[in-house]
Formats: sequence, C-alpha cells, structure tokens
Amino acid sequence: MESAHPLTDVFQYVDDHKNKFVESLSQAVSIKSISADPELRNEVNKMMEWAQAKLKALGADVELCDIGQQTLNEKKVQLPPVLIGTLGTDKSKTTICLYGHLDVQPADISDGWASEPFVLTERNGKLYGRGSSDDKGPVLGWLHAIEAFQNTGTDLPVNLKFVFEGMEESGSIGLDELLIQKKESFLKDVDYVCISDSYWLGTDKPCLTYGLRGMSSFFVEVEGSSKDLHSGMYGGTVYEAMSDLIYILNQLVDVKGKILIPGIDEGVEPLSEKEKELYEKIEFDVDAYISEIGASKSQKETKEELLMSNWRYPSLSVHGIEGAFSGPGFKTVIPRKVTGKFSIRLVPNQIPSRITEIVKNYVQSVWEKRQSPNKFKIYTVNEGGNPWKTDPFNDHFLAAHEATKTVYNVEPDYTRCGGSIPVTLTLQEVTGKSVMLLPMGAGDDSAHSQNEKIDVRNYIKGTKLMAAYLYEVSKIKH
Ligand SMILES: NCC(=O)N[C@@H](Cc1c[nH]cn1)C(=O)O
Ligand SMILES: [Zn+2]
Ligand SMILES: [Zn+2]
Repeated sequence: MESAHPLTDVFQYVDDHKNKFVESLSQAVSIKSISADPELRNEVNKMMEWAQAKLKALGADVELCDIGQQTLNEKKVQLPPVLIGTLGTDKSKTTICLYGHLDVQPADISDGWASEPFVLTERNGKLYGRGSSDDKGPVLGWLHAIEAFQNTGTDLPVNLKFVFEGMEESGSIGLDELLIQKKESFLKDVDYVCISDSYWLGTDKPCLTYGLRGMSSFFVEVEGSSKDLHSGMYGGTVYEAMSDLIYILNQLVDVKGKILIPGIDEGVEPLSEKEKELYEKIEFDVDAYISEIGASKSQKETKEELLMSNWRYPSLSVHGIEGAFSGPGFKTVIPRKVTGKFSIRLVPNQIPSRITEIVKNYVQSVWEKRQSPNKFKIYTVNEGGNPWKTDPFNDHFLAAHEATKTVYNVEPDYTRCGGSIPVTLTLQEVTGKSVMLLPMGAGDDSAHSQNEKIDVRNYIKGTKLMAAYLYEVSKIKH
C-alpha cells in the first residue's frame, strides 16, 4: 500500500479553508495600494500594516523598515515601508527567503472592467480583482501555507525570512539599498530565495521561471505654451507640443517591433544552438495566446521567434501621453504640455544605466533634428530594473519540480518571463544563493490589465504547492 504524503493534513487544511483564504484575498484586494499614485501612499502603507499583522499572527518577528523618500515632480514623497519578518531560527533547518510585493498597478472600472477592480468578485471559478494574481494572491498563498502547517500540528520544516515591499510596480525604489544594508544581519543565514510573482506560460501547465527581463522607463516632456489653446484660434500659428512628441515617439520602434535606437542590442547574448533547441521543445500555442488577448495577428512569425522576442531580446513599448485629451468626444484643443511615457525591457547582460544613456542620447538627437523651439526634456524617475537569469538545473529547482509533481501530478515546464522584478538579481547577489520563481498564476490572468484574476484552482493548489515546496527544500542536504 502506498503511504500517505507527509503533507496530507496540510493539503486537506488548505482545501477546507478555501472560503477563508478567498475572504483574506478579498480584504487585501480592497486596499487600493497603487504605488504609482503618490496620493494613494496611505493605502500602500495600510496594505503593509495589514500584512504585518498577518505575519505577526503567524508568530513572525516583524519590522516595517523606513526606506526614506522619493522625488516625484520635484516634490519629496515618503516611500512605503518594506515589511521584513523572521519565522523560526532553528540552526538545524534550512532558511528560505520569500519575496513578494503588495502594491498594485492602477485600475479603474472605467478602463473596461466587468466588476469593480478593488472588490474581489468570483465568476466561473475565477477571482477577479486588481492584485489577485500580481501579487497579493501569491503573497497570501505563502501565509496560508504556513497557517496550514501550524494549525495541523505539522512541523514547519524550514526557517523563513520575509521581504514584502510596496513599490515593486514603481521600480522597487529604495529596496536594493535596504537589502544591501541587511546582508550581514537579516539576510545572513538565507539558504534559498523564492519569489512567487510570475505566471505559467499557458493555462494548464505549471512552470518554474528561471529568467526575467529588466526595465528602463522614460518620460519625454514637450512644452509649447503656458496654457492649452483653442485649435481654431491658434492652429497654424504655433509649434505644437503634441506633434513634436508624436514625431519623437514614432522614431522609437517599427511596426515589426524592431527598436530603432542604434546600440540598443548592446550586451544581448548570442543565441546558441543548444538554446535554440530549448525553445523548439516548449509547448506553446501562438494562436491561443493571440486569440486570448483579442489581437488579430502575432507580430512574430513562429513560436520560437515570439518567445525569444519576449524573453531574450529587448522590446520597447509606448504606454501613454500625460496631458493629452483622452476623454470621449472631441475637444478642439492644443495641449500646452505633454509627457510621453515609454519603457524598454532589458535582457541579461544589459545594464539599465548604460541603456538609459544610449536612449537619452538618441532621443536628444531626434529632438535636435526636429528643429522645434518648444521646451523639451527626457528623464527617468528610477534607476531601472536589472534583468536576471539563472541555471535551473540545481537542487533548488529540483525541489520545486518535485513539489509540482506532488500537487499537480505533472512535470513543470522551465520558462523565462518577459516581465521584470527589479529586486531578483539583488537578492541573488546579496545572499549569494539560488533564487527561483515559483508562479501561482496562469498565463491568462491579465496582470496589469482589465479584469485581472486568479483561478480558484491556482489560488488553492498554488498554496499547496508552496507548502510542498517548503517541505521539499527542507530535504535538500547542504
Ligand atoms: N509581476 C512582476 C511585474 O509585474 N513587474 C513589473 C515591474 C515594474 C513595473 N514598473 C516598473 N517595474 C513589470 O512591469 O514587469
Ligand atoms: Zn506587476
Ligand atoms: Zn508582480
């Protein structure tokens, strides 16, 4: 007879407490912790305090660390604190550092949500709400997994160190410095680092993530006048800021996604035959991917080209224009000042500060060609995020592989991710230990988009996966 898995009670507890765990996610989602909006800083602070109370209730030693201020539009704004915590100090146990973020991207029902973004709403086995998948659901998954160990009298087989921040969606400002400062104290005994803040490639197959892109983001400001102008009264008489801006934005990337900035491929690793084969083997349905987002055609010709463009090559996206009229109907106005926003995802070996310099020089040269007398500025508000990639063939990934088999009954895929988590490389460098990303969410979760959701299945099985991961890592001999 096959013996029961040592975590049978833990898994049962998670199943039995599904409603309680959904309620806890609902509370977290209701806090509008949008880090990009300085007016909502109190909400981010509230979110950090909410999580602090949760960690405390699990018996962790916790601290909200002050990381100072940021400068936004020439004003100083207090940064939300970073929540750190320690649970267990048993020298005979492995110590795992868990990182997650509790801030979210902006969201408003008028963006096209089917239900209020800050009210967790269940429809057809999916929990809709901003942060449900990125990253409140996964953070809560860890806390619920620990609760399941504790409330079933199952020994938590590892020591834990928590690092939860409230600025990830805005470049993790201030976090690197804190972690570097804590290298020889709080982070000293860490053996492994695990982050649950990425997604499966598709909707059915669990994945382990071994690479992320980095990011540099830019603001391009053009100012033409001291007030908005009637386009009938002034059209044809003035240099228009918006036309200048569109001219610049149009010279960043072509229709096939090729970045037009000379030198932008600096540092990109050459593609080896071995790596090419890896892409060929990945199960990925391009048509399903394109149809799920309601697009008409993939920009890339093949599965391999698409995945490589997302994971191993830089890409440039234009996000928006502040100051431009965007309401319904027609407003015949010439905006006085407009700020275009774009970002470049960076890949391993690329250095954000170097790419920032290349981009600024290029945009400045484009501006000079324009010969406009308007005021122009290109600037960044953070130092950018580093890319990260690791070799996934080690005991740490193997432990997560085993945990995935236990919970999902399948072997996970090994994937990279086109998104960025700026602190990943820092955690690897500061601890000197293996970092792994263990995603909870599925590829169609719509993170950052309208109707972000997490499937109840992923939320509950993902919590069991976290418990199984902690158990499997505790068995690694070191
Ligand atoms: N789940 C990770 C994630 O969404 N990260 C953000 C990070 C970011 C946003 N703005 C600046 N950094 C991402 O867009 O990849
Ligand atoms: Zn995000
Ligand atoms: Zn995230």
